[in-house]
Order: sequence, then C-alpha cells, then structure tokens
Amino acid sequence: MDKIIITGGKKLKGSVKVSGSKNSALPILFATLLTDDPVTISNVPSLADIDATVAFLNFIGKKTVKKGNTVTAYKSNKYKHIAPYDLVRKMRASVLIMGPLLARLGKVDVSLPGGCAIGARPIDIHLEAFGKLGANIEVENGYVKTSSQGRLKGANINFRFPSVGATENIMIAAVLARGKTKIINAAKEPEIKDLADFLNKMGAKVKGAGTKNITIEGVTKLHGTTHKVIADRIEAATYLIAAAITKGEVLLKDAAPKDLKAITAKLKKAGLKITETKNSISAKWVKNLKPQNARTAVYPGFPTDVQAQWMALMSLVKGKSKIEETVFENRFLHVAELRRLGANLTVDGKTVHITGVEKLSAAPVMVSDLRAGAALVLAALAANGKSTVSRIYHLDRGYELLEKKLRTLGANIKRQS
Ligand SMILES: CC(=O)N[C@H]1[C@@H](OP(=O)(O)OP(=O)(O)OC[C@H]2O[C@@H](n3ccc(=O)[nH]c3=O)[C@H](O)[C@@H]2O)O[C@H](CO)[C@@H](O)[C@@H]1O
Ligand SMILES: C=C(OP(=O)(O)O)C(=O)O
Repeated sequence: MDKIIITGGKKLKGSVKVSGSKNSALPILFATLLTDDPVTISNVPSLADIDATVAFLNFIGKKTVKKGNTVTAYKSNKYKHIAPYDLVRKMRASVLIMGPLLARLGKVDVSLPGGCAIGARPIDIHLEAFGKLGANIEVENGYVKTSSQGRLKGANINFRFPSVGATENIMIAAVLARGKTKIINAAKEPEIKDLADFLNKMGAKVKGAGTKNITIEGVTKLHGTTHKVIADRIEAATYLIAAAITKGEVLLKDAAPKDLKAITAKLKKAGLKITETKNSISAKWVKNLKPQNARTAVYPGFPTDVQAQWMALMSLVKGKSKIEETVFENRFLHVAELRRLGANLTVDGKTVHITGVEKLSAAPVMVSDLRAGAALVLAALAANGKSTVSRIYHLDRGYELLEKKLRTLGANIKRQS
C-alpha cells in the first residue's frame, strides 16, 4: 500500500491552483443521468471518487469518458435500476444514484451505504423525502428498493436537518416531477447552488438554491449542456492552513474566496495575513498566531470538513483552544494520530480541548478518513523530522495532485509504493 513520506520543517512558499470541487462534481455527474443528451463537465478533479463515479455511471448505462479534467457523458445502453454493493460501498455519494434513476425509470434498488469512519450516516432524510414525492420504499436484503407509479409528484418537504446529500438527491428527483416541490430547511452549501445552476442549464426550473427554501417546478424533459465545476473550498482551506502551520506564504489561484469566509475570518482573527481578489486568496504568516475556538456547523458556518485540519493548526498555537464537532457524531479519529506527533489534545464528548505545544515531532501515522489524512499531512509538514503517513488511499479520494502541489510550494514530500 502506498505511503507518503514527509520531512517537515519547511516554510511553504509559492502558488498553486485550486482544483474543482469534489463535492460539487459528484452530484453533478450523477445528475447527468437526467438526460440522454451529451453533457460536458469541466474542472472535474482527478480523484478516486470521480473515477468510481465514472465507473458507476458506465455500469448504469452511460458512456462516460474523463479526459484530463473534462468529463463527457451520454446515454449508451438501456439504464439499469440496480446499484450493487460493490459500487455503492466505495463512496458515500453513491446514494445520489437514487434521485436521477427514480426520476427517469420510476424505480431504483440501491445497496444500503452503511456507516463509515466519521459516523453512522443514515439516509432517513433522503428516504422520507422520496416518500413525500410519492415513492414507495422498502428495505430488503441490505437494499433500499424504491419505486413510483408514473412520475414523481411535487410536494412540500420539510427537512429535520439540512442534509447536503438529501437536498441534492431531492432536487435532482424533483426537477422531473409533476408540479412544484418546495424543500424547506434545505442545505445552503455552495455545492447545492452549483448543482442547481447545472440543472437549470439542462432546462430545469430550480429557484432559491443557496438559501434555506428551494422551489423546483417540474419539467418533462431535460437537455444536454456544458458546465464548469466550482473551486474546491475544502482543498483551498487545507492549503491556507498549510501556509499558517508552516509559517509560510501561499497564493491560491482559481479559488472562490466568497465560499471560504468562515475559514478566512478565523485565520485573520488568529493573526494570519489574508489578501483576496475575486478568484484568488493569499495567506502570509507574519506573527505568532493566537488560539481560536471553532464549532462546526452547516454552511455558512465552520465546515466539518476542515475541523481536523484546524485541529492540526491549533495544536501548534501557544495557548488553549477548543473545537466542537456538531455535524458528525464520530469525527475525531485523527486525535490519536495527532497525539502521536506530539499534540496535546483531550476529548470531552463532542469537544476537543487543545493546549498548543511548541513543536511537533515526526512519527509514523495512519489515516482513518479523508480529512483526518489532510490533518496528519499538515502536522507532518510542520513537525521536526521524517513522518510516514500510511493508508493514503483516503487522501486520494479528495486531494488532486497532493504531493505535486505541496512540492511546488517547497515541501519535502514523496509517495512510496
Ligand atoms: C459528497 C459530499 O458532498 N459530502 C459532504 C456532504 O456529506 P453528506 O451529504 O453525507 O452530509 P449530510 O449533510 O447529509 O450529513 C450531515 C449529518 O446529517 C446526518 N444525516 C444525513 C442524512 C440523513 O438522511 N440522515 C442523517 O441523519 C448525517 O449522519 C450527518 O451527521 O456534506 C457533509 C456535511 O457538510 C460533508 O462533510 C461531506 O463532505
Ligand atoms: C466526508 C467527506 O466526503 P464524503 O461525504 O464523500 O465521505 C469529505 O469530503 O470530507
């Protein structure tokens, strides 16, 4: 299994381009099933999750081809309605096969995705909403079997929690439903707005995406289009923190500063110099940082996908800080590994208390999930000595050209097969 070897202690300096957003590209790729026409998506990051989605779509009946960062998709075979365990288990976003297939075929059988390292991640909000749209739902032999008599029917749906995946799944299903759907308490993440923009370019009538109320006027047919995926705000945040933790200076090109306010505001408060243009952000370490507490929340709050990286940074900031995780119930698996690098962390329920240490020191560490991996890489970049990071397949799910980008910034990092 591949490992990453990092010799820490170098201040990162230079510029890198932010990749397209994984969490935008995934729902958009699944939504290409809504039309048989050719669709071209650009700025798609090269990641394991994208490869898995391309393979998934091809299994279902699309001809999906990825060349560089562009994906083209069109119908090639009769669509299958069964999404088997072997495809679904590879990534959580597989559950997004439900919306488009239910809308197009009136039935879909999906293997239950199961839990993962960061939490149980049930799909009850998705299923309840599909039920409101008129779908019949049965769970049998580890599969959710969903079907509808004719077209889905528009409905008023009130989410008990603004789930990102459920908002996407229901938006995708409702664009071809009969009548009007209203999602109340919808997720407001920038990736939802990007998906809505894509759907509208295909001829859908989605309004309000990016706010807590989304309305969707169903249409009978969608057509092909082209779309450029937005910048990955989580990748961008990770590189800003890389600048802070190594006391360096990093310029991020093709970034979307407007989507990163929760992070840049906190970095500024901590004492990092942040300069923004419409599509770039630079971060410069100018003085010792001050500790900052963080509490994860849905957008526009502090993203749970940056919690682990923030913990790595605060581990090296003199003084006391704390991080509360409110979105997932078990997203602290990086704590034990950060401690191996010398971090002083105490877990108390949903909160981790951090006492900043003067230095971290290299150690062999193991990645449990994508952002835990990012936190360990960041900590290793700042630690004295040579660290070995194993189980990096988690990182390959979400960071395009990670070692190459970090090397461009001057890091001493290499992959070992
Ligand atoms: C591919 C993708 O875009 N992944 C992102 C998406 O995941 P994902 O779409 O899975 O996240 P959700 O917003 O759905 O989940 C947030 C919380 O709601 C719970 N929940 C969700 C659905 C449901 O039916 N029932 C339920 O209880 C989950 O267990 C979790 O505790 O948003 C998360 C929250 O910003 C991010 O961390 C992930 O990176
Ligand atoms: C949790 C994440 O992804 P996923 O929902 O695909 O597991 C993430 O991107 O941090």
